[in-house]
Amino acid sequence: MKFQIALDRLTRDECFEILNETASSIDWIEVGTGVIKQYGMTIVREIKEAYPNKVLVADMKTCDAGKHEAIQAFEAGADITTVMAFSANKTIADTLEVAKHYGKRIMIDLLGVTDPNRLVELQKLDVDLVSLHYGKDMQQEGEMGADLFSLTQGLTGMEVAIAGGISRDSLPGLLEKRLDIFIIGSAVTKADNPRKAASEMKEVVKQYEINH
Ligand SMILES: O=C(CO)[C@H](O)[C@H](O)COP(=O)(O)O
Repeated sequence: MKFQIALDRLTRDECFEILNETASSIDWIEVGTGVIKQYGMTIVREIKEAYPNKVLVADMKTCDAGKHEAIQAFEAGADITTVMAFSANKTIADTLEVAKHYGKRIMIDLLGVTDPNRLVELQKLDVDLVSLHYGKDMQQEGEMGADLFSLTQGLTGMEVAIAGGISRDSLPGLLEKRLDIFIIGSAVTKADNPRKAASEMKEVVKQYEINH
């Protein structure tokens, strides 16, 4: 199980401060969409240069012009770039082709997807990494529901990530869902002590893996 930190709604300096404090606890680094919109591909490049051994996810949330945006992300040093599941199949196929060329990966963001048939279609396109996503704005209306998990239940051959307001309290329940990647943002980045918050959450994952 991987712990992916999501850097959202942060300045460039704050991104580096958080990474400096949490690097030993995290597996994957996500440069959030808003951070990329603020600083462009430069910040993706800078973070990869500073943390070459971490898997770097550029949360591009691509939904069109897939080839162009995937090249942008990989040329900047991303190991994985995100593409929205509602994109045209051609967009998804193009990004997968670019990823193959670079020896990198595409994470398909399932935000807004409610039909399990879309997962079957994605599988036919050779998608092997998806993220269940309960959006930031949706979080204001309550926590993620069990229906989110039914989307990927029983699917094989795909790694599944989960994102959306995961907290120290909700993490243990999510571990039971046998997911592969836990994307955690504000519970760490907005914590009084991000180092402590990240290391506590990493420990919860570690203990779960030891005991199961
Ligand atoms: O993709 C995102 C927002 O669109 C975030 O990366 C994701 O929601 C994780 O952040 P948080 O734990 O704060 O919800």
